[in-house]
Amino acid sequence: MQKSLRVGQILYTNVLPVYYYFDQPKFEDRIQFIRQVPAQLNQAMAAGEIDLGPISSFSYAEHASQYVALADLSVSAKGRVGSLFLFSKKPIEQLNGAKIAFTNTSATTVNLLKIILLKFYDYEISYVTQEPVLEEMLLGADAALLIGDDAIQAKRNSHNLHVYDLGELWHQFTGYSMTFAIWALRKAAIADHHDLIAEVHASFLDSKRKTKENPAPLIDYVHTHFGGEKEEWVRYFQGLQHDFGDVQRIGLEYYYRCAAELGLLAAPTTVDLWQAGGRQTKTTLTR
Ligand SMILES: C=C(O[C@@H]1C=C(C(=O)O)C=C[C@H]1O)C(=O)O
Repeated sequence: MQKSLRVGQILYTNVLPVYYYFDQPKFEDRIQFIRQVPAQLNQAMAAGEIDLGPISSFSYAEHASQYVALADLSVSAKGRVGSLFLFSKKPIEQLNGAKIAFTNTSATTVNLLKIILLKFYDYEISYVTQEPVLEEMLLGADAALLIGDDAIQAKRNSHNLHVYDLGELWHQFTGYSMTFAIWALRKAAIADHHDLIAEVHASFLDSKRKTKENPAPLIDYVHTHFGGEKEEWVRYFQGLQHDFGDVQRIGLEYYYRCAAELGLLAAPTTVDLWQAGGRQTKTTLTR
């Protein structure tokens, strides 16, 4: 029997529109979910332990020769995101020379913050990477960067701190959208699972479409399970985009160029979308 397809899921609410109506029973034992924070999914995908799923867009670039991306899926925003915050003891204008604590769950956003502080503010900084616990991070640092639900929760008790939304800073400096995660597919998994990948992709797109048409059930679900104000969740999901069109691609590829310029990436890259039908072509050729 063919091995099941190993599919990742980011353990944050930001991806829920793509998973909420995912048709799990339809796939039964044909797929296996691996649920983790982005940094661990990045690692597992690079090690060949996951075949497809959302990873940090930065990590996609690091391993671009081994991956393609599923069309029209991402975690993106043009401007404010609401779950990527720099929590700082001082205003950002005073952070030159500062020590910053980075969450160990992220790849895209830590490098985005480096781009903003090094390239746009022309600062020098030092940093440490830590577990995402704000109070502990701030014990030995001037500012701390959190992402995902850790950032959402920390924001609720951050009254004495200066709080900056990374999507908003990026948009202010560049005018671009930013894409934090894309759905990577390991090229090595395509031959064995072509039709199943196409079905899984379609089910993700279907879930995205349904939550967009009627976000209320998802909003109720996250409000019940994650607390906070309902209005905040409505605003959060309105601000996030899960598409990957020209607007998202242009912003992301500019980010890749900035990262390469600073030596954070070996080279700038583009995102190659998976074209379903590849296997049929191969079969025809080998006959
Ligand atoms: C919008 C977000 O995007 C995320 C940020 C990521 C990163 O920094 O590497 C990876 C995946 C996304 O979950 C978020 O976590 O709040």
